[in-house]
Amino acid sequence: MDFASKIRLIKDFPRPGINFRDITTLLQDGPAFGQVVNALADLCREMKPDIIACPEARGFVLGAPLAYVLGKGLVLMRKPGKLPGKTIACQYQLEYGTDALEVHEGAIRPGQRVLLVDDILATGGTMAAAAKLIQQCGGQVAGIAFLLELEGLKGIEKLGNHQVVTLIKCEA
Ligand SMILES: O=P(O)(O)OC[C@H]1O[C@H](OP(=O)(O)OP(=O)(O)O)[C@H](O)[C@@H]1O
Ligand SMILES: Nc1ncnc2[nH]cnc12
Repeated sequence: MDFASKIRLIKDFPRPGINFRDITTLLQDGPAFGQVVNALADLCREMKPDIIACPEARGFVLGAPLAYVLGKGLVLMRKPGKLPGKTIACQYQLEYGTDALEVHEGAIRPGQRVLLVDDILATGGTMAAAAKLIQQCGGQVAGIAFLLELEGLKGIEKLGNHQVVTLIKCEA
């Protein structure tokens, strides 16, 4: 299936000059959504993760079904102030602003192999922060999975030596 054609391009959102890749059009297509999750699971199985972690909000949409298919638990990496327990946080830059991610203390056990999942790799700020946060928690990044990489933004360069798998690649 041509997954790329299912993702809508909206120019100048949320700011002039940004080519926004809207995954809602893919998610609305049941067979495409299912095939994307299964294809990511096939790419990630050999990473042998103990647990899946994903950043709010679009990361949850792929992280949850991927964790289900792989039979693993899920750790939510949330935007500030959303998690009720004691948290550990990491700040980062976005293509269009700054933000932070938090996880519950104790959500990742020392030495656990963590598979990180998100919808889009743009500048890499979100995922670099997520990987750092997992390591701060004592976890080991088993690998990183994306639905889409915007290659022109060179986000991959922020992800160091981590193993990265991506289903679709396109220019920024
Ligand atoms: O590689 P980067 O430049 O960091 O950009 C990628 C991130 O941007 C988007 O999330 P966003 O922060 O817009 O939040 P959302 O998931 O709540 O829409 C996307 O879901 C990724 O998490
Ligand atoms: N160009 C883009 N389209 C969709 N989500 C994004 N997150 C960061 N950059 C993005």
